[in-house]
Amino acid sequence: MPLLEVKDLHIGLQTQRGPAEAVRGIGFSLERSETLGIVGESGCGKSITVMSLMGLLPSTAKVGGSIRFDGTELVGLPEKRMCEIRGNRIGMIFQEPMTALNPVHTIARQVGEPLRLHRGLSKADARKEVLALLERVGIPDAASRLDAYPHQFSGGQRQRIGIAMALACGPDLLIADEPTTALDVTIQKQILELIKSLVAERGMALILISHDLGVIAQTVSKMLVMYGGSVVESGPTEAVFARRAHPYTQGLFAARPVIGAPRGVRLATIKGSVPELVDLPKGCPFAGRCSYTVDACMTTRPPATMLPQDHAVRCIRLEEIAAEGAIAP
Ligand SMILES: Nc1ncnc2c1ncn2[C@@H]1O[C@H](COP(=O)(O)OP(=O)(O)OP(=O)(O)O)[C@@H](O)[C@H]1O
Repeated sequence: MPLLEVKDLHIGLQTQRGPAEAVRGIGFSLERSETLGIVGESGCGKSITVMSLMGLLPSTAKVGGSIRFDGTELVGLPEKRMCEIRGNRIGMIFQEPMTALNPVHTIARQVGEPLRLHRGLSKADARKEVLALLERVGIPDAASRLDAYPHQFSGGQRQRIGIAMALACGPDLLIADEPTTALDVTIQKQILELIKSLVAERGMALILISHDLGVIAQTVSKMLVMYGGSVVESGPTEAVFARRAHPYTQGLFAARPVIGAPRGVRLATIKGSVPELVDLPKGCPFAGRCSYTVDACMTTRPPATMLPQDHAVRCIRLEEIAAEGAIAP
C-alpha cells in the first residue's frame, strides 16, 4: 500500500469571479521514502494541492476525489482526526518561515508544541528534544537561544527553525512548498542540502514544490508538471527531463534561467499568461497558449498517454509533435 494515494482530486474555490475549479482531477501516489516534485507557473494549483493534504484549505473549498494517507481517507475527515495527522504524521515547511512561527512565542515553546500536543511530552522533555532538533538543523549555540523569539534569528535560521518544527514528531511525509524562495541565494543551497539530508536520514517521503527545475533535478526522483489545475506530464524526473514531451513542459524548460548564459541574452518565455481559473478552456488547460493547438484541444480533456517508465503525458497531439521533431533530446 502506498503511503499516499491521491485519486481524481478536485478542489473548487470561491473566487472574486464566482466558483471555479482550482484542481481538476489530478492523481499521484507516493511510496514510503519516495520523493516527488511539483513544478508549474504561479497559480497552477500547486499550493492548493498540498494544502488539501494538510486539511488547510479555506472552509468554503469543495474537495472531491480521494486522498488516502497510510490507509486513512483524508477527504471529509473530521478536523479532530485531521489534527492528529497534521504536524504529527505529515510535516510542512512553508515558503515564508513566519507562516509557521508565532512572533510572540519563544522558539522552545513553539518547536516543542507539537511534541507536547501529539507525543504528550512534559515541558522539560520537550525542551530537551527541541534542543536536539535545533542542533540537528544547524542553529549555532542552540542551548542559549531556546528562549529567544523568531525576530532574533536571521531569515535562514528561521527557516531552519521551521524545519525543526515540521520534523519534531518524526513525520512520515514532509511537504515543502517553495522552501528556499524567500531566502538569499547563498542560504538557499544550504537549506536545500539540509532538507535532502534529513529526508534521507529519516526515511521520510517528500513532496517538494519548486519553480526551479535545477532544484527539482537535484532533489526528487519523480515529478508532476502542473498547469491550470491539471497534471499535464508526470514520471521519473530523469525521464521527464530527457523527453519533455508536453508543450508546456518544453516551454518551462525553454524559459528557465541558465547559469553562465552570456549577458544580454534574453530568456525565452512562454507566450501569454496563466488564465484565470474561471476562464480555463474545457479541454486542455494549456490550449490557449500552445502553438500546437487545434480545435479538438479546446474541447477535449486530453487522456493520459503512457510512455515507457511510467511517464504519462496529457496531450492529444503528442505523436504529431514528436514527428515534427519538436521534442528536445
Ligand atoms: N483562498 C483562495 N480563494 C480563492 N482562490 C484561491 C485561493 N487560494 C488560491 N486561489 C487560486 O487558486 C489557484 C491556484 O493557486 P495556488 O496557490 O495553488 O497556485 P500555485 O501554483 O501554488 O502558485 P504559487 O506558486 O503562486 O503559490 C490560483 O488561481 C489562485 O488565485
